[in-house]
Amino acid sequence: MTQTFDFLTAEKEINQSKAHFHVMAKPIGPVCNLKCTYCYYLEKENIYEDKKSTPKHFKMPSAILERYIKEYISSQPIENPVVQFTWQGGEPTLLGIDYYEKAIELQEQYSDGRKIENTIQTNATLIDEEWAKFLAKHDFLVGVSIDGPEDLHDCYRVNKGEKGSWDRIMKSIELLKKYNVRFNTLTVVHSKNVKHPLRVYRFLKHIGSEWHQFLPVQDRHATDEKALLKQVADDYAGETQVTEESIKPEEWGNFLNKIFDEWVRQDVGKIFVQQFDIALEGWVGKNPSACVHAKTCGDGVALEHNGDVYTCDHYVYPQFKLGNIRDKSFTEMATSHVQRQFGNKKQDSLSSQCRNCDYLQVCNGLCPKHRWNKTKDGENIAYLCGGYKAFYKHITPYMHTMRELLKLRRAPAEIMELIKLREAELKREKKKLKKSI
Ligand SMILES: C[S@@+](CC[C@H](N)C(=O)[O-])C[C@H]1O[C@@H](n2cnc3c(N)ncnc32)[C@H](O)[C@@H]1O
Ligand code: SF4
Ligand code: SF4
Ligand code: SF4
Repeated sequence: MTQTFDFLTAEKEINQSKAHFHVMAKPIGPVCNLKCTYCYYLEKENIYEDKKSTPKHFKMPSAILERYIKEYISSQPIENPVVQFTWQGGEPTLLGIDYYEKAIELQEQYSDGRKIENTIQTNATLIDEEWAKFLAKHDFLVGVSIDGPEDLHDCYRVNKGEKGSWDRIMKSIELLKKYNVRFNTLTVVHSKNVKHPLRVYRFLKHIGSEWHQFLPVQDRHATDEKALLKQVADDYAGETQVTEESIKPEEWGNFLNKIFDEWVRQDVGKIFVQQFDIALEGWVGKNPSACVHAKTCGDGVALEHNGDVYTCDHYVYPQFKLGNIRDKSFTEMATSHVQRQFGNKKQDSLSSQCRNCDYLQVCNGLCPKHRWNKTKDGENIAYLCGGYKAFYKHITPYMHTMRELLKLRRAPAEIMELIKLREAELKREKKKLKKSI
């Protein structure tokens, strides 16, 4: 019997060997025009000691750029209709518009009929009319880093002369709006703005951000002056101290709760707060889509300027390097045993406190990098655990209601009306009670 080649099965197998993973590219490495006091990435220059004194040497060469674009597109499964490129750093806009024009040409050349989308994460200090027109023309989604009103932003987001960056960013936001560029905001929650949740939230709404992402500072620095990288990963055995900009767990819980209370009464369906969206995903039984709350890690690698690939943007350490795209394919690195082990470690190393926690399905034990606190049994647990627990406890009744609405195929935004009715009813009952006394 002659055997015919089964193209359909073969294609399926080829696709199955392609992993769903994402790349965060650093086309200018850790180089930046700002010097935010809390920045976890600036010191990565120390890994590339030979280039440190010459920032332009951190520019991703065109051969690496081309290899990245070509291979990343071809590594994505066919059933992914859109291939998503994320440009980050350091400060990716330092490379200028021409660099990204070239990247777009290459994306078109290798797209193979796929839709390409670009996201750029920026401190927004260099956006001018030309940039805004370019970003609009190519429909970039722009992530703007802004920590709130001027005083709460400029305390840490400063340039090399210690001058605040807020004024310049506000001009950029106006330009993005003028040219209808899609943007969202990334707000670092640090020891100063954490005390002003509503000022921060209302400010973000006021500047027109409809998609808010809050990033809590929770960092430990090695006390050893000679450490190559001061901000340490969980495998560091030396002495450390929590940084001055880091927040306390109870402050994080309070920050989220205060914003949630306003959001759930006024803004559901209008403003997307990543923390709240993800919590709802967990409550309806989905695997949360943000890695910190997902069951496992390992789906997003970081690509440095010279082609080095690391397990994750938060694990850019020499011991977590998977290889270089000049020698290995992305698929090979992303599906390697080392990367799978890294990804599974998140679940495998959960403390028994997490395993028995009522919120495990929503929280999943948080990022392994931040599990440096000890439970009473001596197991490692996330530094911000207490804050998240307070938050999950606070939002439980609301999440249950939104889950029920979704089950009934109704919009979660209807919760706002339900709360209004309930609060009016409570007010009436209180009045009645007062009269009867
Ligand atoms: C390293 S920056 C690179 C992109 C660009 N330079 C910017 O600031 O948007 C990426 C994001 O990480 C945030 N970030 C920096 N240091 C942080 C820290 N220690 N904890 C939490 N987020 C931090 C930044 O504010 C920014 O939103
Ligand atoms: S702008 Fe971004 S990369 Fe630059 S110092 Fe600030 S957080 Fe770090
Ligand atoms: S290590 Fe942390 S940041 Fe990286 S994928 Fe895991 S949870 Fe996300
Ligand atoms: S809330 Fe705390 S105990 Fe519960 S899963 Fe998250 S980190 Fe673990």
